[in-house]
Amino acid sequence: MTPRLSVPKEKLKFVLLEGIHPSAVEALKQDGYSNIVTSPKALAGDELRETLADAHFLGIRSRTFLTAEVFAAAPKLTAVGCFCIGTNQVDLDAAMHRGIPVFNAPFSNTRSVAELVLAELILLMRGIPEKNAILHRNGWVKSAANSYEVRGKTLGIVGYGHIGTQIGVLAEHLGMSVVFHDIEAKLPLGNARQAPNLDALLQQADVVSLHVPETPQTQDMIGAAQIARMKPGSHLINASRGTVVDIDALTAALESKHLHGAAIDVFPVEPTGNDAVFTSPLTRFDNVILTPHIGGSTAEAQANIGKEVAAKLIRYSNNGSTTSAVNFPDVALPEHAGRSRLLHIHRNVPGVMARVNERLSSAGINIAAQYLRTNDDVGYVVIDVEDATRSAALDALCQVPDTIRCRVLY
Ligand SMILES: NC(=O)c1ccc[n+]([C@@H]2O[C@H](COP(=O)([O-])OP(=O)(O)OC[C@H]3O[C@@H](n4cnc5c(N)ncnc54)[C@H](O)[C@@H]3O)[C@@H](O)[C@H]2O)c1
Ligand SMILES: O=C(O)[C@H](O)COP(=O)(O)O
Repeated sequence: MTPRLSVPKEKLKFVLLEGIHPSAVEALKQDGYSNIVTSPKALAGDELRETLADAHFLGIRSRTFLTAEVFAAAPKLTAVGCFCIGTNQVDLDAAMHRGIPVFNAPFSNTRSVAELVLAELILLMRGIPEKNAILHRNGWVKSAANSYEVRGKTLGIVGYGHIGTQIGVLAEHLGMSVVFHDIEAKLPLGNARQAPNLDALLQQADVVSLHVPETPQTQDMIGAAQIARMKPGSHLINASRGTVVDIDALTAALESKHLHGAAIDVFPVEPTGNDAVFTSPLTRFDNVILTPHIGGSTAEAQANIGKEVAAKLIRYSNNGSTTSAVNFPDVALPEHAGRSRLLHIHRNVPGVMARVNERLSSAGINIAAQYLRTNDDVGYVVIDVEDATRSAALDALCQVPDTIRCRVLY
């Protein structure tokens, strides 16, 4: 049976996991949403399925994995907000086929990551992580060996997007020379140069910093062969995704001293909460800065992300707009004051729109406005009708073959 999801605002249940900033709850409450459940942790397995059994909206960060099975157990789920940049933790295709748009915050924490990386590259080039560790063990090694200024050195940026470009600009202000590698042709900012390929970048950089998304192509992108091409004594920074670096290859390169140091913020497997245990072969190296995936975890970034993604969920819930959804036809809608708005998500097969209009017409319903966007698989049509015909219109729409979801906005 076609899910018919029409629920008054105060009954819509929002679940916000992974310690999403209170600014999200504030925004939701201000808009009249009161059924909000929060948790500081990521959830998985039965716990996640039980929590989602009656949830309409879900907010997550990078550690809650939403698979096709999870969506199958969440019949009322209407939209997902990733309160972060990465959406690799969500099966976007499965969400789309269930009529669930997924939103994220594509910019809000990028400056925070850029600042952390800048700090790390200076600390690594000066050998500070080892020196710090020695003093914490009551030792004292005052030496200029393996300690360098960053001025005049080369920074290699892999993935020249929102974060990579900011780091490039900041590093040039420190007097560094910037080279980048990206699968797209990119406008170089400042004096940065696009390397002809990844190998060319690895061979010339004193510090390599990774800023690519998690995709099948970036899986183990930096393995033994790539590390071998890096300059002896160079450094690696990864604040992108844990799957991008082969940790065993990095461990071997640190053991052989081919690399002088590394700063790693993300790991192939990360603990689900602050009470869990972290293990990694990298913990034994003094010359490795390890941070618990906090590249984007600043007060400023989290507060902004909370507001930004909550606003996207509120807009979709109140008005039906899917603007900036990462997996869905993009429909930007005007207000619908004085009318009722129906949302109809369907499989994008021939004849659906004809049947939608036929059914409404034979039920005697006048269409005041209609907006349609499709992608290869899914169509999203929004129809405004007079308030008096709302219920009949919903009945007619929900019976159209190939409907995935239909609902009326309150
Ligand atoms: N550590 C953290 O807390 C933290 C915070 C924010 C983002 N991130 C991670 O950083 C990643 C990058 O963020 P962003 O905002 O710069 O994203 P972005 O989309 O703006 O930039 C990513 C760049 O990588 C390029 N790219 C994609 N595949 C590539 C490949 N195979 N080889 C080379 N280049 C490739 C893209 O063309 C793009 O220019 C995010 O996807 C996220 O996973 C981590
Ligand atoms: O994708 C992101 O924005 C970062 O990896 C941050 O993830 P987090 O919200 O889990 O810290």
